[in-house]
Amino acid sequence: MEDHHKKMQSDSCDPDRPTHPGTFPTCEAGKSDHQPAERSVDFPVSVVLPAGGTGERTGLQTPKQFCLFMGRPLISYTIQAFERVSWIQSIVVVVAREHMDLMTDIVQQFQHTKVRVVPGGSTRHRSIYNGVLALGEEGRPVVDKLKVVLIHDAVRPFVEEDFLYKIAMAAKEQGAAGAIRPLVSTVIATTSEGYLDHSLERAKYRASEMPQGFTYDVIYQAYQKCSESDFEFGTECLHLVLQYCGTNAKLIQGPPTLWKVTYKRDLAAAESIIKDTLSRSACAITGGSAQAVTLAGALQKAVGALNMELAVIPDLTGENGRYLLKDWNFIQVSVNRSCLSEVEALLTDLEAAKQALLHPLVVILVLLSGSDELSVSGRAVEPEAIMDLASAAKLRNILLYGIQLHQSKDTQRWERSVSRVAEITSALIRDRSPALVGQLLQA
Ligand SMILES: Nc1ccn([C@@H]2O[C@H](COP(=O)(O)OP(=O)(O)OP(=O)(O)O)[C@@H](O)[C@H]2O)c(=O)n1
Ligand SMILES: O=C(CO)[C@H](O)[C@H](O)COP(=O)(O)O
Repeated sequence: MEDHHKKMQSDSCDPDRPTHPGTFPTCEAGKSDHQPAERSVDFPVSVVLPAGGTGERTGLQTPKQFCLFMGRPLISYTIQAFERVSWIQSIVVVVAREHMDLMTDIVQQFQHTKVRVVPGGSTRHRSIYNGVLALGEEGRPVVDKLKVVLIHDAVRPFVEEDFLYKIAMAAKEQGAAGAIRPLVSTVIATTSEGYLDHSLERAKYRASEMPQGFTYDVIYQAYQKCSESDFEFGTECLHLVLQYCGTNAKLIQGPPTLWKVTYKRDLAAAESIIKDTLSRSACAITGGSAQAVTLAGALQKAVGALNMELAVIPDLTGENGRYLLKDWNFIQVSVNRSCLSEVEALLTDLEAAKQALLHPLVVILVLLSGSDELSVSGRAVEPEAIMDLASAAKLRNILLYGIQLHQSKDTQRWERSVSRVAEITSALIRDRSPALVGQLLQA
């Protein structure tokens, strides 16, 4: 759960980190438009997400798939990673019977559209099998309709379209495919007395990860034929299709971010990655004033050095409306004028775009003042006015912060101020601290 997490520092330019659950970064400021290449898949692809476990190893009461990250359960991030892939048709989420209502509420609240929820079983294999059976019930002949099934643990939210594509294509061709990673530690066998029996040559072995893909028939047959012992103790779908269908899975090395949230520390790491990925890009709205454009340009450079992409636009009309539909953060740059009405308009636009339903959005008002006093249509801006606006926005899951800086003719002083604005901006966007909402910080 949120309050169980400790914040972790993270490298913001690690090529193995996703830009968002579902996509991967370019690490070049200004180029991460989060648009995976268009893929063409000419066969139906469905997904089973087993989410019926209890998460015992986290030591928490709440199963890890339902733990909240910025107000949104982990399972919703995983679903989104699949739902945003245009060539994936349907997703079956398998949960314990007692969590069916909770899961249905999550689907509704976070507006998932491709999802069906079905009850799970007492082991992971039983849950997956229920999901596979549910796909088979979807109507028309199975072989035509459900050519490839992707199976992915609900607690591995950082999967990208590129990799799903590779697995789906290989599954179609080979009947089965799965993600692998190099082993981190050497695997050893122990004697019953707790001594070393033998050790495996690490270079020859790989860790089996998720996602895995199968043609429907292959995974269905494997589950039809496997034993009670497989259902009870088995941990590997690829093994079942080899043993019961003679299908040798194609193995594809995946990125390290495919790792499975298993322990409590993994929840903190997942939260850190999610925050990191939501903090990569911001959009500065200038209103077109020359001073605001100059400041936004200087900010663009300064935040670029902090690995954040900053798009500078005059307003959100026309084509620019697309910024409202993605995971952008917003900076309203205002110069000595009716800045609060500009922010109010921005908040209204954001509310209409409904992005704040998914996670808290950040809006930062950057006030450039030429004199000692800020003014709105000639009157000083009251910090209380920003606080009131921020309190109302917070109820709509929008976090509004203010930063004030003074115009200076002294170049060095000016550059120092701009770079402080960049640092504060980056920290506010990264941390999304509720405690600082409505504050007018000085740069
Ligand atoms: N009866 C089960 C057991 C597990 N899973 C799912 O299988 C995935 C991977 O399993 P694991 O990490 O072992 O999850 P848990 O069983 O919940 O964890 P633990 O073993 O710590 O209890 C998870 O998404 C989990 O919800 C499932 O659908 N049904
Ligand atoms: O990697 C996997 C399959 O290859 C599974 O995620 C893994 O087997 C799940 O197992 P467990 O429930 O023991 O964590």
